[in-house]
Amino acid sequence: MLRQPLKVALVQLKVGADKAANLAHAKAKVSEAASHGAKLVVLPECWNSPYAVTAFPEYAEEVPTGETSEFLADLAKSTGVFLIGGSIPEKDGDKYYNTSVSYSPSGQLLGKHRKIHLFDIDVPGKIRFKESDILSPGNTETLIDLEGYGKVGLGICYDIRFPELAARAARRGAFAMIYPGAFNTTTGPLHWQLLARSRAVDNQVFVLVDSPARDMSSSYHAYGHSQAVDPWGAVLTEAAEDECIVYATLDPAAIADVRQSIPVSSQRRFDVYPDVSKK
Ligand SMILES: O=C(O)CCC(=O)C(=O)O
Repeated sequence: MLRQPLKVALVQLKVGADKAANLAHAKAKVSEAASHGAKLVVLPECWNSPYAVTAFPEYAEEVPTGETSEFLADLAKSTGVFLIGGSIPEKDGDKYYNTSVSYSPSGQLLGKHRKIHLFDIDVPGKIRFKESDILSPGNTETLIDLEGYGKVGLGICYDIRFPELAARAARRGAFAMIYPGAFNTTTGPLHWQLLARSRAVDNQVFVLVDSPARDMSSSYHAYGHSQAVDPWGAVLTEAAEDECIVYATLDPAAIADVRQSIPVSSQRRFDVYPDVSKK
């Protein structure tokens, strides 16, 4: 559980085609967030590369031995924050993954999450995307221990549509689910906030979702609207579409309050239906 108040920053980063420029820009923004007192900083999905399956092989690196992972480790250390490194295309042998790495304020690797549920959708006339053309799915859940604060669960974007992941993390003591994501202008307006608030209310945890800024000149129009939701389902802070950093302070009392007021965790009827968290 969350042991003390935690100031978080969601960096809604503008991402372009130049990898070195993306890294330099991320450094400036994470440093800015740290200088505003954030102790946990989140980057978006696919922030060192354009979000396009055709771009992944060119931008992919080994994780955590590649350039971007090492850059994130150094950045966490130099700024003294817990850094949830969004996600980047990973190359491992002849396979590619959509992968998130997180580092402690001393630059220690805290966790590596490979997107479990690949984003393969086809909404006729609106959006078609098929990550599985190039990517392989991850096969493991990720819980990260933020020393002094507690544990958080990690998912990447489409992973938020699968409530089992958040339920299992919460039952194993996570105080928050963090989803670097890049929803789009078709599904974003209907589902992004709904899903974030749903995972929060289902599990009485904080939910942080972090998107790249919208860029209408790129092939993929990210929704933006990075936001933090509290365990009651209230939106604590929400970005618009453009590049920005939004901040929120996560208060441990919010979890205690909602769990005491609406004690769903002790009212579950596992005698009627199975406990998915045990599977
Ligand atoms: O689920 C959606 O509608 C969007 C998911 C997505 O953009 C992703 O997984 O990258």
